[in-house]
Amino acid sequence: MTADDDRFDPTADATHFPVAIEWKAMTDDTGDSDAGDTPSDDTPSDDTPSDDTPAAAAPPDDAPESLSLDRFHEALEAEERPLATASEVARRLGTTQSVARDALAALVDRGDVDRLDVESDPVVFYPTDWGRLATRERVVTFPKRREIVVDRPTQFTRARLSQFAHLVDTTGTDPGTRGYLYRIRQEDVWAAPFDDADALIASLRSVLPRRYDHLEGWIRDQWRRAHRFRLYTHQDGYVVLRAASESLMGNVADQHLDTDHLRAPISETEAWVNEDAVAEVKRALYDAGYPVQDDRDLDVGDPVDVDLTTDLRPYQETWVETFLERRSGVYVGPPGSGKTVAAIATIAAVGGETLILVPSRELAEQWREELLAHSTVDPADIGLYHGGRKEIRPITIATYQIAGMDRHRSLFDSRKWGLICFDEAHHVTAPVYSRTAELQSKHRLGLSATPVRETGSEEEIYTLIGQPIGADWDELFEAGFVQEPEVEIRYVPWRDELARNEYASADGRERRRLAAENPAKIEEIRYLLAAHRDKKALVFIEFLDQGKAIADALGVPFVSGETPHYERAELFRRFRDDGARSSAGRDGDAPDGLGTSDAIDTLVVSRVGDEGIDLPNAELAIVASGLGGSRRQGAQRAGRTMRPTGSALVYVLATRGSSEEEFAQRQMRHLARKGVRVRETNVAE
Ligand SMILES: Nc1ncnc2c1ncn2[C@@H]1O[C@H](COP(=O)(O)OP(=O)(O)OP(=O)(O)O)[C@@H](O)[C@H]1O
Repeated sequence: MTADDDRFDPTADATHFPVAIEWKAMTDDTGDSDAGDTPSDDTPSDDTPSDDTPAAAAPPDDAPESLSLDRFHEALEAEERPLATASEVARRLGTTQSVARDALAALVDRGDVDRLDVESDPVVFYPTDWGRLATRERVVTFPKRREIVVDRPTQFTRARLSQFAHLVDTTGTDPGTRGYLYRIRQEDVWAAPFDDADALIASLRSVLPRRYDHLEGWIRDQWRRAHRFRLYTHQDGYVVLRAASESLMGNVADQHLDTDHLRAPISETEAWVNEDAVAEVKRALYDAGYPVQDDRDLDVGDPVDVDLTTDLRPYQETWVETFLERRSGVYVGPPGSGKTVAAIATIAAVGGETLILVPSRELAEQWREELLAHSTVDPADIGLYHGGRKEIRPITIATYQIAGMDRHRSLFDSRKWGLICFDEAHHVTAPVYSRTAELQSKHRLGLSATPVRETGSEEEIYTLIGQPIGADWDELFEAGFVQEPEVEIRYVPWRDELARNEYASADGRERRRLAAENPAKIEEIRYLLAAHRDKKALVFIEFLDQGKAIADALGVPFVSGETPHYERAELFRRFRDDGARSSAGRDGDAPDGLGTSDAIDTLVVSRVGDEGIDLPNAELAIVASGLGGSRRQGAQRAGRTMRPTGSALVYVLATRGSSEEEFAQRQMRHLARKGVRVRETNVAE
């Protein structure tokens, strides 16, 4: 095994040995993969005796049941390693790989041995006790894959790693034994917050057990790439692209850019950029693997005099500082982690005219209230631009819908916006994107709890708005800033044979609807609400008929796209009201669900309720349907209860034996990767 071999290398450092985890759902950083996708040790390799070798024909006495823990220990001793693959055990015991694998599986079942399943590498096995005895953090590096697995990482290690690597997955539910998988992608290096490559490498070395020359070389190379092109404003006001060398200008820039982008060469390494094409220049070079440093003088418009009145939390301070250094970026954090407050701090720090774009009118109103609550802004300086209101002020809040309309183009030109803030940044619409040429000369701030877009345009968000700036979700949960939800998937049986048969003979969308509307779910919801009588609850649904049926059965209000805005706002207000608890609705004793008190405890909500509505006191979320939806939706629904108050619980109802089972698992895996605890329960028939 060479220093840079990609296999698990426990000999690298005596303190860094086996990782007590099994990467069931280990996958790439965006996709979902099923446990079944994980390559097993069936993967043929050169040193793996094949089952059709002569030895396979006559298995020796070491049949599966006869492999004792002692014999496994002997095999490890012979290997001089604390862990071994099935083929290594087979070789030491003189048996075939498949016999050894079965025997090891039996030991795993007995709890004597653990296994680590590492993508394309062979599964390794090691005695369970070794994992239990060791409590120290262990870091294992797979330098060629640029992956780092950390078992029981300290806060220090996680903070360091999050600067230049990307958390792909966590496993295990107990924070004390949880394993973390990080991957270093080129964009992580490009966006790493260091002054130079040496500082980045020093940070890397402080975490890894030893030096990895190949990995360090690759990081330096990536770092160099991200510092080869620079945009700046010439003293005469025009924009210049400067390449680090003549050949880069000749080979890279000239190949990827044309006269629409570059007006004329200024020197062998500099060119005059068409200001309308700045966004395209940045995109083209980014795609070519050369992200551009943007050091242009930015417009800030008229000064806006606003002070923050709330003390930022340390991680929020870091977000804002990083943003001010980079002048663009997306705050990525779980719902309720304080992105809006950090954005208000950013508005105050930039001190220029600000345009805030939001997905809905409700959010526009909410933003206004948050601005007033957390800053000294003069109410007269806040304009709302949506529906019938067209106020343009030093701080203007507009919806994406309006901002994307041609006839409202002037919104972008009407003031010299210094800062454009994209709330729920994954919502940025194509027409708004097409205006990015104008937006490129501004500070650009995105906010997102779920940067994953099903369309895969995550890249687009980051290129056009800016690189992600974010905290490790686990850190936020652990520090107590955001309540960690307990997510439980509850598999609900069909109510009767009839329902099951109907599902079996339906197809397409009808099938999905039947699974979603499984009537047995209503009883389950009733049960869950009764079990958590003291909690404010949101019940999410996808199909309107189901929403109505549940709302009727429970006697609670239903908020859907059909609910008029004023009524919606009023219901949300009453849900937020923490005054006297209404007992109405849950037991069906008040048909309108509103009872005599003004407060509401339970709301059934369709997609309109999914996003960004601030219901900080929601303590219980029941996702009754919507499981064909996106991962983003899953995260947002869980997110509604990830608030700093109350104990948050999320129940996801999936009809057993339907495609919902799979969807539920997929969505929840996404959350699990973010460090959220997930549990599964079968509801009795
Ligand atoms: N520094 C802070 N000090 C005190 N409270 C804070 C701070 N930052 C945020 N909060 C409070 O935490 C709650 C959530 O904050 P905020 O609305 O900024 O989160 P968010 O990440 O924008 O949520 P969402 O993604 O749902 O929009 C709010 O009630 C807010 O007032």
